Amino acid sequence: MRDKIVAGNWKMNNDLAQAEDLLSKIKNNWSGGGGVRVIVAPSFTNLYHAFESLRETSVEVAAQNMNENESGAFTGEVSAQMLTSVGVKTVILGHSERRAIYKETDELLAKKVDAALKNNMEVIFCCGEELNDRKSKNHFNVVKTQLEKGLFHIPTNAWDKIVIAYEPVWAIGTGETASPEQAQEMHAFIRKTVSEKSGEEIANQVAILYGGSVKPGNAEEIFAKEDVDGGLIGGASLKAEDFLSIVQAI
Ligand SMILES: O=C[C@H](O)COP(=O)(O)O
Repeated sequence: MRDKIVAGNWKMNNDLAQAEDLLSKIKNNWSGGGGVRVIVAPSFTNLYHAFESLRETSVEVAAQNMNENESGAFTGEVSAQMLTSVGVKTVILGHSERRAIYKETDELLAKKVDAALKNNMEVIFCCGEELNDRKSKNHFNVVKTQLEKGLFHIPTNAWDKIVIAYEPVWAIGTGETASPEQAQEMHAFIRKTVSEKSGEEIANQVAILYGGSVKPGNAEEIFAKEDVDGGLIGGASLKAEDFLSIVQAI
């Protein structure tokens, strides 16, 4: 039985007061259960507060990024050890905004994955094609390469720390969602690719989340697909009501 996961990626939104408000609404309106893992990923400045605020709940806290080094002269960066020291056990790596805006390469992401695993952290590894890739029918190749270069070097026994998030770039923050069939098609492809690399048992266990304009109105039909194990939610995770409605949809 695979994990069902709904993770809210707040991106660069919410100052402390706004974060407090959102966290308390989530806390007061989600009692856990249903076999769903609920995760919030605030900005670095709100991580410690989020961990403390959610301590008595089943809601988990993730970081949106981290540096691949242990410590040192890397101005503005945050290490895995720093994250774990404030209670963070999960990190999102390879988000398309990190790849596109901050030029994070597959090779760099492989190092970040290693650093996270070394610190016993779980990784939500993002992959996904741009619109041109899909139009030129190159989307499967793009996703396969991202996985091969960024993730597939890990040892077999590390797979229980991996969640994959498929996020077609053309569907992020655009209001345009991949159809449930498009999501299922790619998720099945990802699972097959993992199976070829690391075996069927691992492929059947790894949770694959969909991200890209998931809203309360479309979550249920996307989550109903066989290989979709939940969602990585951006915009809709900033309103507790919408986020929890998406959680309910699973
Ligand atoms: O990490 C989340 C994704 O980028 C999806 O964002 P979105 O739900 O605002 O499209």
